[in-house]
Amino acid sequence: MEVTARAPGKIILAGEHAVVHGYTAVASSIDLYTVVSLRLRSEDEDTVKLKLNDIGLDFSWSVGRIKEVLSHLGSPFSSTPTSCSLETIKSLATLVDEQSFPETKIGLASGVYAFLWLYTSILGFKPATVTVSSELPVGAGLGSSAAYCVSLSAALLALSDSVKLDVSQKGWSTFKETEAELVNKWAFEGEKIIHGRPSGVDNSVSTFGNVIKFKSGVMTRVDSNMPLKMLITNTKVGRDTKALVANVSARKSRHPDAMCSVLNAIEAISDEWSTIIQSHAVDDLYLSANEEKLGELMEMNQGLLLSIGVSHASIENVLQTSMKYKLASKLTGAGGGGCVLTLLPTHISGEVIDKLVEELGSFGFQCFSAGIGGKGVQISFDHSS
Ligand SMILES: Nc1ncnc2c1ncn2[C@@H]1O[C@H](COP(=O)(O)OP(=O)(O)OP(=O)(O)O)[C@@H](O)[C@H]1O
Ligand SMILES: C[C@@](O)(CCO)CC(=O)[O-]
Ligand SMILES: [Mg+2]
Repeated sequence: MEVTARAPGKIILAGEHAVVHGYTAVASSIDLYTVVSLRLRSEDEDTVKLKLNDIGLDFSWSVGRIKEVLSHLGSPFSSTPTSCSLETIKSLATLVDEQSFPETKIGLASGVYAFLWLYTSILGFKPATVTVSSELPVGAGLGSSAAYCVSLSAALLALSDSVKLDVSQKGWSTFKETEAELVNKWAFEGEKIIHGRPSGVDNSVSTFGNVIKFKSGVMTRVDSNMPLKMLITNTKVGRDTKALVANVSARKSRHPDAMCSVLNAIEAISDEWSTIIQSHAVDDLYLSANEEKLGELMEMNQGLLLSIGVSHASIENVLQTSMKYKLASKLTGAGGGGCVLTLLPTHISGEVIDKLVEELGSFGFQCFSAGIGGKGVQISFDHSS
């Protein structure tokens, strides 16, 4: 039996970083997915194989070796989501080091630790082959780590005893609410290994889809009534969410009062975002006025993100370029490079978008659009294998 799970990436419309410190963020899923396929092998095959297609790395461990390395910690197998201790991470690092992890890709190792933790905790020591591939750029602000953890958790839980699914269903199906919550909680444990201190917004929007508001670990669904179109520009400048989040925390401990004011201002922006997108446009004039307001909110949010130290020259370049076309932009996700959102008002001409894309392309940036909103994590069973 083989199961495939897919989980969407996301854009943060307002409130990244502030959300780590208990302030509100608004995020939406996008229609770009990370796909995990999981096939259990027969017991005599005795290996766990992990193929990470996007980063070009393959791993293969014997089940015996995994047991040996983890045995002094007791069985990690757990039917309830549990955090990975520092001591366990050290043992997982031994398993990864034994596979001669390339030095140039060492920043990606935490994703493999997260896999090993979720795998051994949810499925125990069953031999299997797991393949991961994604439509999302890895490490660029579109929630690749969350989509990775959500799709992994979903595939593993689908073949575990913790959830009972109707395996006879054909095509993609969604989880029931309580099962989706379990997927989300396990994915959060994976995100902790990759991010250090995730707020939980990314794994929640990837699990549940659509537009959400998130504050202090609590998700509220937002009923968006506005047609939203964003141009996404990948500056291709590499960054690491864990380091950026840690830098903001350090700045907050150096300037607690100033940072508190900035984070409060970001929260006000998130709240206004959610009010505006929930309102019903009575006519075109009303829609344009709301689009203008959202553009201004994006500019203010970006200014505040600059003030907390997470912008980058490449991001500022995208902002200035889009401003020439009177379009508002902000970074999305952790910043420091990665992706920038530009709001495309309903009545913008295709010619203007083409010119902007061409100009951004001349700097080596890559532009694309993605559908905003849509379903969260889904699974599909293949009965032929
Ligand atoms: N498709 C994938 N294959 C393997 N590892 C992945 C994949 N997607 C994400 N990862 C893991 O997630 C890490 C990137 O996570 P990071 O949080 O830094 O970026 P992001 O999630 O894309 O951006 P943001 O958190 O700002 O939305 C990688 O270093 C890797 O460990
Ligand atoms: C930077 C951050 O706020 C969003 C990353 O997409 C981190 C988090 O919320 O976990
Ligand atoms: Mg991430």
